[in-house]
Amino acid sequence: MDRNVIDSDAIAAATPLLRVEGLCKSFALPGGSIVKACDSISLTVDEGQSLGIVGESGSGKTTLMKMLMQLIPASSGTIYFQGHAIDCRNKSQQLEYHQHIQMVFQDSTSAFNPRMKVADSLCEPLYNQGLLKGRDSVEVAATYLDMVELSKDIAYRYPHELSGGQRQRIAIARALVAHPDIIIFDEATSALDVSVQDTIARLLVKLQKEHGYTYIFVAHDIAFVRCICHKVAVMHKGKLVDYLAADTLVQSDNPYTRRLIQSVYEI
Ligand SMILES: Nc1ncnc2c1ncn2[C@@H]1O[C@H](COP(=O)(O)OP(=O)(O)OP(=O)(O)O)[C@@H](O)[C@H]1O
Repeated sequence: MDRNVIDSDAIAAATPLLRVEGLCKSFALPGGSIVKACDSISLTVDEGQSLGIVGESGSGKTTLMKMLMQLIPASSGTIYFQGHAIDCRNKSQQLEYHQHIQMVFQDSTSAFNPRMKVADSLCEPLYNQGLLKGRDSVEVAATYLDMVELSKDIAYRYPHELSGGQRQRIAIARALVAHPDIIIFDEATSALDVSVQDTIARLLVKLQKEHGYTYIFVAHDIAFVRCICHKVAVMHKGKLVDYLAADTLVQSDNPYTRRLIQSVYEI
């Protein structure tokens, strides 16, 4: 994918939507040892922009995302959303925060009820909040299917009647239905073949330009992240070892970042 699909002028203009300050997570292992999965992570995610988080397996990416989604509590440190610290003990604040953030996972197959048609799966978040009646679901589904560039006929299909790329688009559409400010993609396209990955990446960039969504991409693939993101955070053994604008990534002099880059690019 061509890097110039990203509007680099937007980089300077954004204000932080999400800020993470000194976030740590330790796990106690049987036998009494401790693993520091995340160690003093500080970063910001600007509104309408994309942050890529890369690192090899076990570097702490998933743990960081789970803390951002408030699925697990941090051992220490603070997450600020729109400048306000999120208190993990405050349930109403948590509920409010969850309305702003959605996640799309790698394996969308398990994310859908196999007995539910696409229209109902798409509208599930709205049913759950009492915001939609049954007969409106096809109309709402058609709107979001159109956003992810799928035919409205797909609303009547079941998940097993879709290709992997179509299912990932439905997963994206379902995240959009909830009107989030931030969408986290956890290796959301890595199981797809390169051309489908590229098409979905372009779609996400287009949606971001049109609707101002803020994205966080968690990925092993530094080349993908460099193409689609404005900023890149590189994690290694629980630490943030590099944090820079995507278009300066190849100039990084951090030895670990260079190793990741050299595994992809010949430079
Ligand atoms: N619940 C847990 N209990 C104990 N250790 C854990 C737990 N969750 C994660 N870890 C450890 O924390 C470290 C970071 O794991 P994490 O899953 O965040 O890495 P990752 O970068 O997402 O890896 P991958 O790319 O393979 O998903 C690893 O050493 C892992 O074994």
